[in-house]
Amino acid sequence: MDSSKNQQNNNNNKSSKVTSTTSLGKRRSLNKRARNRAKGHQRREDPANSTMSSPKASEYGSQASPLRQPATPNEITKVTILGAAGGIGQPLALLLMLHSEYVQHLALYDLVHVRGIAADLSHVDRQCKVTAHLGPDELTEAVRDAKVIVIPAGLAQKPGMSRDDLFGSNAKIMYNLAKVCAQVNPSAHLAIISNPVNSLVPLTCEVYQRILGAGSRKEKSADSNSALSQPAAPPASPGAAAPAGSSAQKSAGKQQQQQQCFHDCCRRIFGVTTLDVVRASTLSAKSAFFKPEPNGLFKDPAKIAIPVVGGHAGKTIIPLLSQSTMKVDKKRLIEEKATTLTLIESIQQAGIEVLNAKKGAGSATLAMAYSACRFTISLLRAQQGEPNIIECAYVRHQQPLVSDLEYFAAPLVLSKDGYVKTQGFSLNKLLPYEQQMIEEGAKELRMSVAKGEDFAKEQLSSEKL
Ligand SMILES: NC(=O)C1=CN([C@@H]2O[C@H](COP(=O)(O)OP(=O)(O)OC[C@H]3O[C@@H](n4cnc5c(N)ncnc54)[C@H](O)[C@@H]3O)[C@@H](O)[C@H]2O)C=CC1
Ligand SMILES: O=C([O-])CC(=O)C(=O)O
Repeated sequence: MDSSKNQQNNNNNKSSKVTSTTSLGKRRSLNKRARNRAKGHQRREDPANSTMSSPKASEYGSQASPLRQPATPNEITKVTILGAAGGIGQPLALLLMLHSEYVQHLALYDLVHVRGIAADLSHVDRQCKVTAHLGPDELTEAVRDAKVIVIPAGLAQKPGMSRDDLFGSNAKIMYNLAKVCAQVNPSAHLAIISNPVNSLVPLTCEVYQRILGAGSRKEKSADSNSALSQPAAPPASPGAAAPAGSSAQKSAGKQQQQQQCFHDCCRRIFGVTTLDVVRASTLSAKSAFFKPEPNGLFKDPAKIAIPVVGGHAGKTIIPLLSQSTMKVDKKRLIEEKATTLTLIESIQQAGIEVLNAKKGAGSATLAMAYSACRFTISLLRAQQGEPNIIECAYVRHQQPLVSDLEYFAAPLVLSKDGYVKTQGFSLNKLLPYEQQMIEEGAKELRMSVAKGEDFAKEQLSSEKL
């Protein structure tokens, strides 16, 4: 391992529990940039390479940008956005395109407008192919071979609505999308943005379980492109190996194998809660808990990583201020309870604040697109084998972290096969009021989970799947 990689790993180990996107492209490609710079330098000194008519690369503003990196020569990484024409989908597509060192094919799927958006985006000077996929007939092609599928499809809140009020319309949308994703490309990582996240992730896991759990039945009729005939991933645990012996042993082994297969699918299904993490950093940086800089500006939020656990709605959004990477005086968090609670509430209510300020013209889209881009790039970096990539997300856990709750947002270590484990979350390390918030949030989460699972089970049964 070269020294800059070592340095990078050291930094990762020491620093934030949650990654920061500002340094994404920069860190990964320091060496490549140095090499490119060296090549550029050689070229300038070589008179054979200088022509009067063609301007130097550095004369173009965008080419001088440190974000601009060439695509990797051997492989194309495809990312698909389902709901790409919406308030989140459009800026997200643009941000992902700016990360063409990670994304070389952007597939945009929606029921409307998507061809025009793709045409527009395809003129951005990045080495990234953009394809448009309009309507259900083009959904299979959109999701096929994608490494990450990001889903902001569905209705957004209007003032006065709760996220749960969106369930009626968005559950059906998510169900139909999840079925196709599970059938066509179950090994892709799924990043679910659509609300209510707390119910739509369990709904999706249920769909995956049924469709992939019934793999042997379905395989026969599946087309050759269906990943049902190409299992998502080899079983990750030794327990998944088929045991020899009696028929009881065999059936127990099969059950264990199915459970492992289910977990392996769910490890790739993420409810995106990055916006809560981003808001927690930013609103805390502006709060009384951190002194402003000498120039009067608030602290750099990128240096304050605060895990946000639970879920993505009201009281289930639980920022753990005591676990901030930038030291907070824990005594102050307890003694100045009113300031602490005001800060926590402002993080929980940040979505409503935006909703009301937009006066019916939509909910959070720009900060969400930024957050989804950060999360997607983290997934891709982990898929490429980069270690120590940690993000908070709402996922299903094989062993519940909190009482009997299988679904819970927590900081996760990401890998090429989905998340591997939680990182640094331990109930008994938390302040008493944080533990109490988790208990209260858990009650709401239980209901949201049941709602999503029940919906999926009913639909799947009615379709005899
Ligand atoms: N997880 C989070 O932190 C956040 C989640 N959200 C949620 O994200 C979702 C999207 O928000 P916006 O982009 O602002 O909404 P939007 O209404 O602007 O866009 C939604 C897009 O989804 C498309 N769509 C609807 N049905 C579809 C289907 N069956 N297949 C494909 N596309 C379909 C629409 O045509 C539209 O282009 C909402 O549910 C919102 O509540 C919003 C902000 C934060
Ligand atoms: O409230 C909404 O619909 C959007 C949302 O989830 C957020 O801004 O956190």
